[in-house]
Amino acid sequence: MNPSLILASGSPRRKELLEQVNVPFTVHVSKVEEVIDPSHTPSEAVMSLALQKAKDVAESYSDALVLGADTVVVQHNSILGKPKDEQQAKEMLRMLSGQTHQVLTGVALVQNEQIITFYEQTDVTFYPLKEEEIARYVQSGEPMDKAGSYGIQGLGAIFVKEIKGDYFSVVGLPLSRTVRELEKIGFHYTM
Ligand SMILES: Cc1cn([C@H]2C[C@H](O)[C@@H](COP(=O)(O)OP(=O)(O)OP(=O)(O)O)O2)c(=O)[nH]c1=O
Repeated sequence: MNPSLILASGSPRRKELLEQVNVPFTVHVSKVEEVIDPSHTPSEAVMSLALQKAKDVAESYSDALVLGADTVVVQHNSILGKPKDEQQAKEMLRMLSGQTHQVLTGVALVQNEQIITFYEQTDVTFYPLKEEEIARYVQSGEPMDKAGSYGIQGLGAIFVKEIKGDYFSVVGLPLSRTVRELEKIGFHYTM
């Protein structure tokens, strides 16, 4: 029998993605404060944050399989998380304008003592953005809960010139890889 799967995330996107492919799960949002260890590389940072979220929730459920995830944008060696305010959202979008950045999503699967972590990296290239376009986009409110201050699945789609890698990882969860990793540890998936 499958263990019950718990998504340790408040991200509506991660929930929608698992629902899209009929993975059965429930949600328990972790209360971990997201602090990036400055000694970590971006891939270490996303896997570590994903693991902290999963472990936090796993403490309340023995035997369940808990999935945590974390997404960041990397540009010119800086890690961009969610913007603190509109000003910072504008600054991030100016940094991304006309350039290629990386989106990394780390995933952690925790069941009792068993832990698996992995990440996916996607390259995203933006068209040059006009200041006025940035201002209007920030005004829409869409950037405020998203790493790098944009949502590829929303209005932010019009900024994107090219993408190399998993689209779903940019949205918050590398879906096909996640299902494969779940199967490897004995979670049987039926479409
Ligand atoms: C780049 C990008 C990010 N995002 C989102 C995915 C994540 O929800 C968010 C990054 O924040 P995260 O800290 O990874 O996740 P979260 O705070 O939304 O949820 P939780 O910590 O409870 O799991 O940015 C998009 O929705 N679209 C995009 O194009």
